[in-house]
Amino acid sequence: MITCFGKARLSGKLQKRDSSSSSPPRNWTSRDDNTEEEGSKIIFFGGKNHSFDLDDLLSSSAQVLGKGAFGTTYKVTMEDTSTVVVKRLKEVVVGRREFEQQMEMIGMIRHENVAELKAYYYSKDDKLAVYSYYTQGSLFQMLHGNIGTYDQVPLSWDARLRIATGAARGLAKFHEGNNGRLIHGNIKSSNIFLDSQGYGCIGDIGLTTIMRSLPRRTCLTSGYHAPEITDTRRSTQSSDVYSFGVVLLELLTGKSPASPAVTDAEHGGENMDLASWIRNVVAKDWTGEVFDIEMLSESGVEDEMVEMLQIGLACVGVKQQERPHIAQVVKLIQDIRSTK
Ligand SMILES: Nc1ncnc2c1ncn2[C@@H]1O[C@H](COP(=O)(O)OP(=O)(O)OP(=O)(O)O)[C@@H](O)[C@H]1O
Repeated sequence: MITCFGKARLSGKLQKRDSSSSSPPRNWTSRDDNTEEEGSKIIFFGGKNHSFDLDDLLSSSAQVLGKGAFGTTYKVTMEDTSTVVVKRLKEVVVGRREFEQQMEMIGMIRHENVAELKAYYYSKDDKLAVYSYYTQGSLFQMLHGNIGTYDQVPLSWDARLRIATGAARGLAKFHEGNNGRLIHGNIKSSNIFLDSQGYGCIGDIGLTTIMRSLPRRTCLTSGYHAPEITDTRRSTQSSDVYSFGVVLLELLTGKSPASPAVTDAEHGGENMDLASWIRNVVAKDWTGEVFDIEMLSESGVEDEMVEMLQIGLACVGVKQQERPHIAQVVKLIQDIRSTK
C-alpha cells in the first residue's frame, strides 16, 4: 500500500505528522519557518554527501512495510529512484539530547554487514530514523514467507551459511561501537537482510535503548529474548548473542521461534520454544531430525550443519556467562568452511 506519513491513503507523499494533507510539503530544515520547533532538522551522516534532502523525502511516495514494536516502517522512493527506509518511531522515552547522542553514535558505524543509518530527525511530534533499504526483504520473509510483498524463497545450506556469516560479522562490528558497549537488543530474523552477495546484514540498529521497553509477554512469546531479560532497554551483549543463537537455530530448522515454536509429542504435546525443543532433540541423539527438510536433498553438508547447530546451542545457553562472545561466534562460523 502506498501512503503518506500523516494519513494512510492509496497514494501520497511523505508529510510531516499533524500537518493538514492539503498543505504543501514544507522544508523541515528551514530555521526561519517559525512554526518549526527550534533545532528540528533532519541530520544526515556523511556531510553534504547525501543524495536526498528532507524536501525530497517529503515529496516522495511512501509504502508501509509494516508496523513493528517501535513504530511504522516505510519504504520511500525518491524522484531520482533511490530508495530508503524511514522508521517513524513511537514511544521514544529519551529526550532530544540523548536521542541525538545515540543517533550520532549509531550513524558513525559503517560496515558492509550493518544497515546504514543515513539520517535522523527529532521534533516534539515526530522522530524519524532513515536507513538503507534492502531489496530482497528480510530473512524472516525468506524463511517463513508470504508476509507483505515477499514470498518464501528456498534457501540452500550455502545461502544460509553466508547469511549467518554476514550477520555475525555485522553484529560483532556493532558491538564494537561506543568503545565496545553498544547493544542491539532486537536481533531477530525480520531485522536481518541480505546484501547483493547474499551475506546477512543487521538492521534496525540503535533503537532498543531509546524506546519504551517491550512488554514482558512480548519478550516471552517472541522466542528471541534471553530468559534473563525483563526490561528490553537493559539488554546486554550477551542477550544479543542469545538472540543471534535463536536466529542460527531458525536458519537450521526453518522454524519460526515465536512461541509455541513446536509441540513435543514426547512430552505429552507440551509447547516448547525453539531453543528448548532443539536441546531436547539433541539430548536424545536425534540431531539430524531438526534440520529444515528443504536442505535434506543436499549431500555432504550435514557435518557443517551439525557444527552450526553446536554454535547456535552455545549461544542460547541459559547461563549468560557460558555464552560465547560474538567475536568468537564469527570465528567459529568462518571455521566451518575454512577448516575443510
Ligand atoms: N532496511 C530495511 N530494508 C528492507 N526492509 C526492511 C528494512 N527495515 C525493516 N524492513 C522490513 O519492514 C517490515 C517492518 O519492519 P519493522 O522493523 O517495523 O517491524 P518488525 O521487524 O516486524 O518488528 P520490530 O519493530 O520489532 O523490529 C519488516 O518486514 C522488516 O523486515
